[in-house]
Amino acid sequence: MLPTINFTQTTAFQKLLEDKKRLESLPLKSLFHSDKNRQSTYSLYFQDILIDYSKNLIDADTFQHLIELAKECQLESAIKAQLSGELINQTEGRAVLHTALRKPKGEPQLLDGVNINAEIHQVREHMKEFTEQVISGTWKGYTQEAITDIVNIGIGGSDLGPVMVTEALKPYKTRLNVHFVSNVDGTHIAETLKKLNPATTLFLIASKTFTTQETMANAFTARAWFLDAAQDESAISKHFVALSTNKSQVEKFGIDSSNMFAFWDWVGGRYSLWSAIGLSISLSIGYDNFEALLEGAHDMDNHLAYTPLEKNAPVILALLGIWYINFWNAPTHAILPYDQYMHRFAAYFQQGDMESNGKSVDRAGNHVNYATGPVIWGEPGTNGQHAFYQLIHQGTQMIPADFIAPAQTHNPIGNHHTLLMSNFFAQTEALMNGKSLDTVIAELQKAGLNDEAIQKLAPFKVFEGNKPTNSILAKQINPKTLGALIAMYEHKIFVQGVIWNIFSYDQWGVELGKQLANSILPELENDQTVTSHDSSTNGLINQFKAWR
Ligand SMILES: O=P(O)(O)OC[C@H]1O[C@@H](O)[C@@H](O)[C@@H](O)[C@@H]1O
Repeated sequence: MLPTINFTQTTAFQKLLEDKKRLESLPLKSLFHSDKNRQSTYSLYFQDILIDYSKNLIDADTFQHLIELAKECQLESAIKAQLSGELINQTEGRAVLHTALRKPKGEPQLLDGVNINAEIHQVREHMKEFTEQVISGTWKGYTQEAITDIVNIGIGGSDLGPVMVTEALKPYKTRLNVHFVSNVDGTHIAETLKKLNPATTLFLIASKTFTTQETMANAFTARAWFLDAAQDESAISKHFVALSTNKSQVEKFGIDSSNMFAFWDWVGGRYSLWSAIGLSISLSIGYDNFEALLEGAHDMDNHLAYTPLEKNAPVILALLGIWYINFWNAPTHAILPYDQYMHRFAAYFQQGDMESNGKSVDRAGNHVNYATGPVIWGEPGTNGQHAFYQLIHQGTQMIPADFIAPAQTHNPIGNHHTLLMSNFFAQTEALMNGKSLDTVIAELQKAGLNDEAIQKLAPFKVFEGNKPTNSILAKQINPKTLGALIAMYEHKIFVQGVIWNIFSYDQWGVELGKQLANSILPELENDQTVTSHDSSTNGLINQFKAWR
């Protein structure tokens, strides 16, 4: 079981309140002036990834108190509880073992006293064989042609992870083209199918529950589109496979259980890219690269489990997040990859973080009196710089941000990567240092403006600075480093949930909308005027019916 401690009642919390007062009036850049070794003190290497957290509003005392906070909240025992397969997802009565999926063959993982490693590796073996057959062309469609295109139909955790990873690892692409359909909006599947030939297309129906409305609607549409061409139900077995925990629903849909890649209820949807849900990844980059992704994540799992908290990357990132959210009132957190391939990374962790820690009831069932998970957002640099960085630099909200970049590009064209990286380094420096009024005035004088003009313009050109950032510099984004990075963020989310005393692995908040949509659906299927809701909902429904 996870400890249930209110972190605002800890001794460390009180110390951190004092730290906040001290640091408020201490410019971040002055901390660099007074300590020439600041970067080496506040950074760490994880394999070929440098995590530099020195541009944060912390000093030695604050860092120490954040670690004390984690200890007072019994983080170490919580980490053990999760990794050892305790039923820490209490509201669903489940263990949380996505880490077990990343363990090598033979490394035991107990769940209820049973070693589940062999079962996990059986599915991985199945994924490997299947991937190899499809890529080599020995897996043939109903016209005996090889498969050219894969369509993953899934939503939420059964979509976002595979989309993000296949995009991030595009340099490793096999000959297969992988497409993703998630939205129930018919446009998504219509536009995807337009480009495809049923004879050479393979559908992966990815759904943990195999009951999700959007996924099932898209799956039936895909099935009808396929049968329209094939005219033979027996051809389905060569063109449809299921990635799911729900065998009976898979069979009901008409997919043979030999074409089913199983996973288990102890894999949360948003943590499932490591399971059979990752089949689209394996097909897209090859099984060996998929395995390297898992290996990278497994190394990060070991780092979480065996590294002292003071040197533990996900723990440190989590505590820094708590520092800004709970002591500096930062409501959001930006993830800014300077790598075009990682353009869905922030979107992926929107689900990862916000579905996990978007909670307002603690583990004892009481309403919390402190902020929990932040709004996660971001876009790749340098696009973001020309869009929303204005607000990060000069707006009124504090927006802590993670800058992520590879030292080596997969596309060494001219000086593009140097240009990109100059922006990566410049932004965090500018956010920290800002630009003082004196500097602005001096610049304007140099530009030849008169005193009156300088006085008028100067305030708008001042940058307060003191904006905290983490810089995560990887030697290269490859399957292994990406696996490690994803696992690092996953664990960060878990650590924050432990400190906030909330359940990070359920998602009851997505249910109400689903229920209501199900009750509204029949009302949309006839032409009668609707009166069963409030006047706004009735009015909107009735206008929709009149216009459709
Ligand atoms: O994989 P399935 O079961 O289709 O669920 C897809 C998604 O559904 C949502 O409502 C959430 O519960 C997500 O966590 C989940 O990833």
